[in-house]
Amino acid sequence: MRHVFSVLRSLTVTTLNPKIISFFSPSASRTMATQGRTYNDAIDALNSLQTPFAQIEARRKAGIRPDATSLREMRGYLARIGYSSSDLDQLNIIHVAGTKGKGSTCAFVDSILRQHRLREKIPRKIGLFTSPHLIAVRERIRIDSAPISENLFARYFFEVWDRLETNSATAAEQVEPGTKPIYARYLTLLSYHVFLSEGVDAAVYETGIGGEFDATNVVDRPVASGISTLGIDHVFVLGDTVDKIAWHKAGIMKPGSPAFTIEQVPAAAAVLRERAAEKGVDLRVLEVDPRLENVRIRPDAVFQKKNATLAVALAEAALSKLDPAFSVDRSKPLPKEFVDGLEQVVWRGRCEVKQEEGVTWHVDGAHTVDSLKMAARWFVDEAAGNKGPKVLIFNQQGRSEAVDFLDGLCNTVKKGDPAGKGFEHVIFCTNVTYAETGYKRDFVNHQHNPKDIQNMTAQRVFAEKWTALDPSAKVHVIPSIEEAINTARSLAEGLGEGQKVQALITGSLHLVGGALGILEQADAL
Ligand SMILES: Nc1ncnc2c1ncn2[C@@H]1O[C@H](COP(=O)(O)OP(=O)(O)OP(=O)(O)O)[C@@H](O)[C@H]1O
Ligand SMILES: [Mg+2]
Ligand SMILES: [Mg+2]
Repeated sequence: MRHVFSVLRSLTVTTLNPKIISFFSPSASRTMATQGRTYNDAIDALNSLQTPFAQIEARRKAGIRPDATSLREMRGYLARIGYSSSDLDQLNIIHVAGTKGKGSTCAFVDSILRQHRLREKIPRKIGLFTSPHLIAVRERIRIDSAPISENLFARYFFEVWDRLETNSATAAEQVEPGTKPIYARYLTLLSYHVFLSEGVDAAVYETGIGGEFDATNVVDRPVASGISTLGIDHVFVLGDTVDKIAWHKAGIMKPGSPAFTIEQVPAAAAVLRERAAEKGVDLRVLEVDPRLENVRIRPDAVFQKKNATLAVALAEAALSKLDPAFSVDRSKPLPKEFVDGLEQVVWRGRCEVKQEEGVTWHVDGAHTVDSLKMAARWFVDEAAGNKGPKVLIFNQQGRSEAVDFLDGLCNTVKKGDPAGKGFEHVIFCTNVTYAETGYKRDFVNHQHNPKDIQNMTAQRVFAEKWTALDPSAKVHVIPSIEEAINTARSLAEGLGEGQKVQALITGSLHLVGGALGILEQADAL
């Protein structure tokens, strides 16, 4: 491939700072700090539960996919820390699966419930469990919309840790004594412990991957289930067609609980219908809610109105159960707390615009083919009328199919420009946060091949692809998020009066979280 790069006139490659190489060494970063009990110790201990890259590869090669074992294991761990599935009923869980829009839908539901609570004191406490995190791990577990504090996180984290180590196994358990669940499952387990200990009485849960075998699927009696937009993602785990993927997501529907979805592609819709019929679940397929017409949903895009539609239905189902004074009347406008909840929601890193001298940053964590097209369209609309050069900062790590994300991104931006001009500069960086110090602790990731990051392998493939898609673009390959941002900033030098760089940062939430931390010079939390 080297010869290809030697002919790429406009390609710039910056080399990786040798100082950060130690961050990629498993032995350096996988130190367990269970003696200490601080938040940082908790994050180190949590990071030790990540499945290492080599193991993921081995499983992939052997074709091992998640199955019902993962749920038996979760129930075992739940028992080990002192709870049964029926204890989770106290949480009145609103469960959301989907390929895209899960987090946004959950944030809408949380925000509506929060407004209702402010007025009516019901629910008493609201839990929100989402993934992945943007800035810090503790963001995944929120109470009354705020990430739990570092102290609370550390305290509950080690309570779970100790219970797993010391509590004796019961005969019914499917887990080996002394073992611990992997990263995402541990966080799910922790969320149950936090919410039950803190007296949460309504909890919104986003699934991690899929639904049927997801760690969050130990709930038997959710208040309601919602399935957001289905598409293609996590192909290895869930299957390579939308009907196979829909089968997994449909696994969160439970007999006795209402289920909702929005309009889906036909193959997905058919599977959802079949699975609902099998389970005897009343699945309602929602058109965009006409009551949203005068509600300022941001961004003002169909996909977001679908998320909001789903959220309204889920919040209505939850409040109908929790608040005896609440009733739904679809012939009337939405109640004020619903409108306020939808309009005031904060869901960072999604369609966010930040201004600084010389650069307008457009930040969106899209990371599938479809959602990247949405993000590109949103960027085009936002940047319309601004004369400055368009710049893309993109990262994806560890997914070979990510190279196919680029076509839609490139073409959507070109098509959206009256002169057919695409991005002038395209910067591909790794997911390493800082040039000098490497990863922020909350972003340490053992699941990628360290060599690929060191050699910027994926970034070089992206660069090659982009040069083929748009030979006029200047393509840069850069080792860290920080340096990518500085490169975009440097492009503002010497711009004409009134011009600003129009930058789009997208491709992964990891990139977006790191970028927001850098742009705000502190934890954006
Ligand atoms: N309904 C949707 N259809 C398509 N794209 C969407 C939809 N909702 C959100 N997006 C896009 O996907 C990005 C991620 O949104 P969100 O966090 O809600 O999704 P998610 O399902 O939680 O994703 P993840 O797989 O990262 O957990 C958004 O920034 C937006 O660009
Ligand atoms: Mg996902
Ligand atoms: Mg999410």
